[in-house]
Amino acid sequence: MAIKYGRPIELREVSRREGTAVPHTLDLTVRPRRNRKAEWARRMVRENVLTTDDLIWPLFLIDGNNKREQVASMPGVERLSVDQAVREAERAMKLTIPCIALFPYTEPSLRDEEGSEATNPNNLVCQAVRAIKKEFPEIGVLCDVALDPFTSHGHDGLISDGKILNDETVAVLVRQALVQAEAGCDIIAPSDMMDGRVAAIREGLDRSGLLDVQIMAYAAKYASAFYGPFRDAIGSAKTLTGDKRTYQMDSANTDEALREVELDIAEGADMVMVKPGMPYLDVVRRVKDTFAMPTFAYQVSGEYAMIAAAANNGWLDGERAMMESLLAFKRAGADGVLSYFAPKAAEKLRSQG
Ligand SMILES: NCc1[nH]cc(CCC(=O)O)c1CC(=O)O
Ligand SMILES: [Mg+2]
Repeated sequence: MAIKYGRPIELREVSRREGTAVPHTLDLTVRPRRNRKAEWARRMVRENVLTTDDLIWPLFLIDGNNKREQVASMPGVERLSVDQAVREAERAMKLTIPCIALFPYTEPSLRDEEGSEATNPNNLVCQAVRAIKKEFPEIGVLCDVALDPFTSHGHDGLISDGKILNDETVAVLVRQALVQAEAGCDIIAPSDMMDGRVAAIREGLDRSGLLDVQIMAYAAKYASAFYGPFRDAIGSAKTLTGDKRTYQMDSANTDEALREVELDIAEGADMVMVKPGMPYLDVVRRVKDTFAMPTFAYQVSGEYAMIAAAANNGWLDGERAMMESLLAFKRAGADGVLSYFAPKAAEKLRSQG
């Protein structure tokens, strides 16, 4: 008997035997609502679940001591001095969030055309990695590789005559990745979208004996308006000249995303990422189905800001919107999500038992 979506086709068009329907009821054999009639029944047929293991929590760093500074465009998100970041790492651990990601706000005086601070083994990111891994070696630490927090022009790479240089930038990114890995970073995450950077970083790590350091490639990263609040948080919003469309992807494309992901896997990526998240769930699904790799999505700053702002205005239930948005990533096939909601979502998940 031919079976399609759980019901024998032969039974489909058959209506009920004469006279079985109670008066004033529709003559329906199939009533999908039966499986939704109570919480226990909904739990029984639920296809996807979100757990704390699915969360990666991005933190913003700032120089100083005992300092926490609100990010205006991301209500509830703060820039943290290293000691405070260590406290948040502890909070992440207690919430069983497996991994945190670190992003620095670099003092303007330390920014230059070449982003030299990126390769300083004692920069803010490296200090934070050392401090966190010293106190909490059991939590995963991910570091972003790109020059934008360190360049005076806010671009992810070196510039000459208004052009972002690919190969010259890759050489600097390798050095940036190495100082981070040597500080104790567990996952190197290149977000720059230069061609060939994953292979170059893998080779650099291996040559230095850092064989176990993982690479999570921002493989399909789009030129997006949704990064606005992040650039505010790391202080590059005001200085960024032009846009990033010569290196980040065109939001009209998905075949191209598959080619980008394929290259990064071939170059040695252990995990791949799609970014932004919610507007690109179709890409997440295609990537997961095509490559069956550990696949992550970044629910970026603008996505966070939209939900947080609407919630603060009383326009939607912030907690429910948060959980629904995170579950959507699981439904699309993601193995995990980088999200500024991570601690709140983890608290919610743990309170549910
Ligand atoms: N290359 C840096 C980088 N790494 C992560 C984000 C955005 C994250 C977010 O918006 O939350 C960006 C911004 C950008 O590419 O301009
Ligand atoms: Mg690429």
